[in-house]
Amino acid sequence: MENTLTPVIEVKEVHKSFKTVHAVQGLNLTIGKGQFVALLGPNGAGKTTLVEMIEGIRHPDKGEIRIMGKTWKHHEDELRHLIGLSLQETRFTDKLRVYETLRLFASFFGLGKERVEEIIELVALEEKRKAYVVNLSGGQRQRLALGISLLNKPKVLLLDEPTTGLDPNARREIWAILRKLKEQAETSMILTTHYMEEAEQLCDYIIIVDHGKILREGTLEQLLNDEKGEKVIEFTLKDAPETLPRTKGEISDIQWNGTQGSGKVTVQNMNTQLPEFMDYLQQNRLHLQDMECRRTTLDDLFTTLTGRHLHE
Ligand SMILES: Nc1ncnc2c1ncn2[C@@H]1O[C@H](COP(=O)(O)OP(=O)(O)OP(=O)(O)O)[C@@H](O)[C@H]1O
Repeated sequence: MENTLTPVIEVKEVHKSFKTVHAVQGLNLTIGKGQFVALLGPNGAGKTTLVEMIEGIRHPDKGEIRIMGKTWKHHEDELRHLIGLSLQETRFTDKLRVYETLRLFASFFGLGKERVEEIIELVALEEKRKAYVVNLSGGQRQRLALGISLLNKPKVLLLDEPTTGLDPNARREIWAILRKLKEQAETSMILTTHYMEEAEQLCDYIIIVDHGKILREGTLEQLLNDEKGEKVIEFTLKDAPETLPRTKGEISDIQWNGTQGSGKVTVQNMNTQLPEFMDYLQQNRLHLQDMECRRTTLDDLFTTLTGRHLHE
């Protein structure tokens, strides 16, 4: 990743294998101060393994990881203070109240009540400050987890699927907190996610990984511009057949789902290819039920690159 900012996280030629699985295969990335980076990839792509190596839980078989120039081998204590972690399934003591939980964690860092109050406000838990943790909703628990990870103003925040399992509202509340953090531009973040929208909404830089390798990376704009102005035609057919007849000419690749009766065609030139597509339908006596033309999205790019959908 090209970067003119002072590097905060540097991953150089990192490999990690588990028995027969080469989970991370020579990965390189550099993240600057205040940058928010999304790691997008299907199940088993190697995202968690990479994040766990950056957070010092696992060690690379080969390669090097530096955080603000420091390595886990030589500077473990310092790095623990630079990093904030908010894991997918954070467990708290259910018998403590929200503010008690935060004060407990704050005491580990030698922080006082003032910082706890700032965090309660940041993660919008003012109304729940006296609630027992056991009575919080999934979204509130996740906000509390995020609050704990932000207590010591970490320079690096590592979030492994922070909104998985949350409803859309709870997810947006987490996004709002992360946007506030981004405005402060003090923390660099790596976030793994299965939600394309989460990457689009929060991150300056997106890295698509699969089979332990980077397939594509860039800003959202760069990734989509790389597609050279391609457009997508999505359509459904009346009396949909299981398979479609072969195409000729400029319409070369229709992705057809016979079970759902829906298809997708990627076109470079709408002016010539759309009429050709309509001819193809007519010649084969196929009747449209619905049709939509749109710009390619990150979702289309992801499917083209990995051959899979994010949730597979
Ligand atoms: N402790 C382990 N022992 C053996 N294999 C492992 C271990 N941890 C991960 N793997 C394998 O390494 C590969 C990468 O897994 P990883 O959990 O990093 O992927 P991921 O992209 O985070 O997936 P998900 O989105 O499902 O969390 C997978 O094939 C996984 O089965």
